[in-house]
Amino acid sequence: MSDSTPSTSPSAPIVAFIGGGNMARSLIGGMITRGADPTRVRVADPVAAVREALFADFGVQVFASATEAVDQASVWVLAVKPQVMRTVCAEVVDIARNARPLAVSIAAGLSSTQLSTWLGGDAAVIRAMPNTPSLIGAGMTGLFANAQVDPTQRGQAERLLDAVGPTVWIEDEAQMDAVTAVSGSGPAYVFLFAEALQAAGIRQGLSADTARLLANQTLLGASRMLTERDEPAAELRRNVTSPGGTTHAAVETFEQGGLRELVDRAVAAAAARGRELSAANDD
Ligand SMILES: NC(=O)C1=CN([C@@H]2O[C@H](COP(=O)(O)OP(=O)(O)OC[C@H]3O[C@@H](n4cnc5c(N)ncnc54)[C@H](O)[C@@H]3O)[C@@H](O)[C@H]2O)C=CC1
Ligand SMILES: O=C(O)[C@@H]1CCC=N1
Repeated sequence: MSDSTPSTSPSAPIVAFIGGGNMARSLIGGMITRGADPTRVRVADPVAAVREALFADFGVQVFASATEAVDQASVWVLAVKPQVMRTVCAEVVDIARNARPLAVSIAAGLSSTQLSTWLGGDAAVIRAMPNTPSLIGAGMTGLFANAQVDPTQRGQAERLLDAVGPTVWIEDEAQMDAVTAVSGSGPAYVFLFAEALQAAGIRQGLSADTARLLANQTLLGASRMLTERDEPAAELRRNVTSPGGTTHAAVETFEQGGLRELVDRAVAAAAARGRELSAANDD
């Protein structure tokens, strides 16, 4: 490049989503909100209503088949259920062999070796485990790259997911099941707790609207304190808990009821399910 040539940042890659369901919608929504060009985002989904809604909400290019969507795209986001991933890869494997895209799989469980094999062997695969708060730019994503991924592709995946929240690289692929169990599935645990807290408030005589407001705003405030202040969760909890006070009575009830062990078992069950989803797809 001569000195007089203006320097330009590389244009964003064309990204094709295969599967336009809940998680893809969260990622696409986050990307578009943060300024991604919708004409460079292509989505395949067999369900017409899904396609129509994505086009109406975000203006992205929509297609009924994966083979159409991946045309020209150098980054493919595999966003279908683990149970159908192998079939979906078979639809595009011939194109993958020629186009050599970066495949970013968000599927729980499935290993980079399985995905690389299904895409013709030796494919560049990144496993990403995002979560649904990506929709509002508050996502959290764990990333693992196989040996075929080059530094440019690493950067592409990081920028794609960084648009919707922080990312963390995981070096040991086996840990992706733990990432899935903590942050991938994690929002559901918080929503379950919100449901329980709202219901408990109603049982204490509050209206449904008031219980919802109190519970939800409390979760927001507590989450912000966790993420914005450099204090351990246990310290923040102790600050609320006056000796012999109301919080103490509730926290004791949680402790005696085995909340910590229950959370431990729930997270272990999610991680084990990830391993099962992978094993179910071994030859
Ligand atoms: N929902 C979540 O919170 C998270 C989900 N994931 C992963 O994301 C993936 C998708 O999950 P969800 O979005 O929740 O499921 P979903 O069921 O909402 O979306 C899957 C979409 O794939 C479409 N589909 C099925 N066959 C297809 C084909 N041949 N070509 C193109 N599209 C096809 C379906 O019509 C559906 O819209 C899963 O592998 C899951 O493990 C990962 C992180 C979080
Ligand atoms: O429930 C699931 O299998 C997916 C993966 C993480 C969140 N949802």
